[in-house]
Amino acid sequence: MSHKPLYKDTDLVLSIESVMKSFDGFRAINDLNFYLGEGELRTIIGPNGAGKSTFMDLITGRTRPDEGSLIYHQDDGHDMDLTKLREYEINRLGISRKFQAPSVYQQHTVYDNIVLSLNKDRSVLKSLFYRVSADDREFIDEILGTIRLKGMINNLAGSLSHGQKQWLEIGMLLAQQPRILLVDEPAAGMSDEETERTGELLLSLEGKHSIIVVEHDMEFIRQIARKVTVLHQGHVIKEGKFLEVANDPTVKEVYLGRQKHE
Ligand SMILES: Nc1ncnc2c1ncn2[C@@H]1O[C@H](COP(=O)(O)OP(=O)(O)OP(=O)(O)O)[C@@H](O)[C@H]1O
Repeated sequence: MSHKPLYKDTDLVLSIESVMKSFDGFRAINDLNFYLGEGELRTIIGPNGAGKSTFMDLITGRTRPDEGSLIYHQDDGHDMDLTKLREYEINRLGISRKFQAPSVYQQHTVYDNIVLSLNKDRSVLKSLFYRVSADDREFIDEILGTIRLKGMINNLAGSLSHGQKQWLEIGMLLAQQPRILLVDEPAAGMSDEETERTGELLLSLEGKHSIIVVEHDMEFIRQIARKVTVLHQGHVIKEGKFLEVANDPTVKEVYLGRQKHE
């Protein structure tokens, strides 16, 4: 981390400006500008190929931009240029991502899955012998309450339903105390009831973490929507409240209209 951090007084956690990214000459991200506020719950929508995954990849350092800046405003007031950092360094700064498919330790209990994810500086193997402190226990209990799996702490993760595995994985990310949480299509493959509970879970995190949710399910978006960002051809074409966005003619044309035809 060779560059000198700048001090900035801002309520933002992320400022993304003029970002470009091409793959073999194809412009996946085109002059992207995006700002995320502290504690904000933001939903991102857009048709297939709009650049949503690439956008998340750029934030986590999985993909590097060709041009533009991605600045993370740390809570101590210092700014970090994410384009200069590796994936694990970005993760250590407090930016965590949950991919679409659940990834839990199937052979371990719900409780142990959370313990194994605690933000301690040690390998997974070592943490199997980790002695859980009273503070840890309180924190784990709080997480289990948030993800509503308190009654299942001794169940093996492998035996959980798809929805429960997704919630457990969110709990595992919460155990790392992220400042920014990126969530890829959390409602995919869920029943209506599970989808609604997932929405409630994400809403309960608002204010405690800054959250970006990428989702296709419009009913789910409607449930959790605060500010909605619409991506199209790698560019933000609209931002606003759910109804503003859903009633916007351009959005209808590029997104909702297209979905209807499909
Ligand atoms: N590694 C890559 N190599 C080549 N092209 C890529 C690569 N990653 C993404 N693309 C292209 O960039 C465009 C944006 O893809 P991206 O996956 O970010 O869109 P998306 O909005 O997440 O789509 P979906 O909703 O279908 O998941 C697509 O046309 C895709 O084919």
